[in-house]
Amino acid sequence: MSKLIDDPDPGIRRNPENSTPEKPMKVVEVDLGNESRVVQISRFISYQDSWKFFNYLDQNIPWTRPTVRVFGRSHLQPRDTCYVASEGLAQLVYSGYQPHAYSWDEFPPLKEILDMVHEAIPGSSFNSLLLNRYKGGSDYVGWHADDEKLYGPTPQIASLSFGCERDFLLKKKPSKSAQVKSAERCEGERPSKRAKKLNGSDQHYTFVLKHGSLLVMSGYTQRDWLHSVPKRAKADSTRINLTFRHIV
Ligand SMILES: O=C(O)CCC(=O)C(=O)O
Ligand SMILES: [Fe+2]
Repeated sequence: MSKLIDDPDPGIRRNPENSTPEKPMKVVEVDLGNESRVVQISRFISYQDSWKFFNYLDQNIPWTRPTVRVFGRSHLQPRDTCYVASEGLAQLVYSGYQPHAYSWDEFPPLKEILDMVHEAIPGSSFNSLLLNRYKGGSDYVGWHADDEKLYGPTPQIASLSFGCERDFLLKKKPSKSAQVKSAERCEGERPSKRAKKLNGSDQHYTFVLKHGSLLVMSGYTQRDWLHSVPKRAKADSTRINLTFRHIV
């Protein structure tokens, strides 16, 4: 079951310019256990500014929809993407795809957003950004962890959302020992039931990614948890997502 603590995280600084009395920021912190944490800030960027950024990004980012390889099979990535990174960093490669790294200087509003994110998260120093554009409810990102070695053992990832609201799901990775124990327990059971028990983890959370909201994953979230933005038939407009990362 979800444990939501509606208690502002003292480690996250509010931006006074955006905290209007009508629409204050709301901070929700979820302690996932074992030093994994998620913090969500609703209305991190005001409604109007968020639409300005949305329109800028929709029109000015050189979006591509690459072919990627997942489980040995090539397919079109089910969302548009772009990558921005500081110079001299290790190259990002995921699902057999190496995105071209654009410079921050080419997109001044991204630098503006980066400054706001740095100000909100004390001690953060993001140097790369993966952008996603979901053109409707059939665009998605499947279960994964951003656990590439270049992010180090405890990456902090700050994810900003603009446009259409989508669900963000988190589920615990089954631990190796749990898989072995579970396999022993399931011996003799029907294959369908067995598969469900082996793959399934009963720990999961759902966050609604609202226009202008910031979600920060920290600690061991990438090592111990998987996340996804699943297809949603009712999501009928575009969503743009920025995920800020630090390459060590
Ligand atoms: O769109 C999102 O909110 C998540 C994107 C994501 O998980 C990723 O780019 O790694
Ligand atoms: Fe991710």
